[in-house]
Amino acid sequence: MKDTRLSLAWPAPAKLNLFLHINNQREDGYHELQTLFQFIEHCDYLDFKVTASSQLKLHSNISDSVADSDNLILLAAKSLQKYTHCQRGAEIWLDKRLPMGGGIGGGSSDAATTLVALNYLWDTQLSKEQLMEIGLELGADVPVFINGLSAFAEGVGEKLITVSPKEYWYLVLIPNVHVSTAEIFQDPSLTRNTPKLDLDSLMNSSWQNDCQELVVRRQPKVAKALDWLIEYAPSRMTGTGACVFGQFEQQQDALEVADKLSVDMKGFVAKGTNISPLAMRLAKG
Ligand SMILES: C[C@@](CO)(OP(=O)(O)O)[C@H](O)COP(=O)(O)OP(=O)(O)OC[C@H]1O[C@@H](n2ccc(N)nc2=O)[C@H](O)[C@@H]1O
Ligand SMILES: Nc1ncnc2c1ncn2[C@@H]1O[C@H](COP(=O)(O)OP(=O)(O)O)[C@@H](O)[C@H]1O
Repeated sequence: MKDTRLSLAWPAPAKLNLFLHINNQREDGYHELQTLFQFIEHCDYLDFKVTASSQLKLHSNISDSVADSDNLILLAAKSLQKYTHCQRGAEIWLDKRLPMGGGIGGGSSDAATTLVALNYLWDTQLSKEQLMEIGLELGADVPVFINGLSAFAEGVGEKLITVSPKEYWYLVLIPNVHVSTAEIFQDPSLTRNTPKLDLDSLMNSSWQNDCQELVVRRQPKVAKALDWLIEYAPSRMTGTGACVFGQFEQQQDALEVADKLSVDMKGFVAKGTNISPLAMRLAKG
């Protein structure tokens, strides 16, 4: 074990799906997709205190909306204990800053940060690949957050190829509506037959999100946010929504548009980054 004192400020960054193509539905109901993940410098933060007993305790500012039994942080910590037979426990503090259910992956990212941080703090010495395997059982997006590098993903999101798309500044809008990933994937009218393309062709084509049309139809608030943003910058939805993002060359340009937001629309400006803030934190120890 590394240390029993507090280990502070482990970041759990958000991601954007710069494109999201749905290619097929498998017999088990899951969808095969091709997507491009890039991290943004906008994060939840987790603090950890390793304890001698195997108990896990979470203090979070979302306990009203997510029960402990469903919280991916505790599920991740339990999976690591089970996989490694580790006898240690932890007290964990979550400072939730990322909007939930917005398609920016906050829950998956919290799970990934928990696995990476506790593997370090408990000294359980799993490889990144082993952590990614455990992470995949918690959610399709967890492995990319553990890997910590922008990636082109295939399969259900678990086959990763590292890529380095341009690191734009983004204005991300948060329509005040929760979009359920499962509901979008269950909708019969979802476009699920986009042809699979090779990586080179994808990187050089125009980028789209196959869930966007459906979500815009179902959720007027998403439609309104996108209609507004697209007047200022190339804009798309991330994941299965509800967040939409516009891309800008300069921070200042993004901030100027953010200043024009009406009071009923929340948003934030963040830089795209191909190396996750989590990977940088781990390197610091
Ligand atoms: C499609 C993406 C793109 O990033 O959407 P967002 O969740 O980020 O919006 C993700 O891969 C989502 O990953 P994640 O949110 O972890 O999904 P999971 O918890 O694994 O699955 C939620 C539900 O979505 C459906 N699902 C998910 C992934 C997938 N490739 N095919 C599916 O059909 C399944 O019905 C599943 O029960
Ligand atoms: N630590 C967590 N942070 C956020 N959501 C969590 C967490 N643990 C479990 N969840 C559940 O996961 C759902 C999806 O969360 P989130 O990852 O924020 O959305 P998305 O995948 O759309 O970006 C939430 O509505 C919540 O019920």
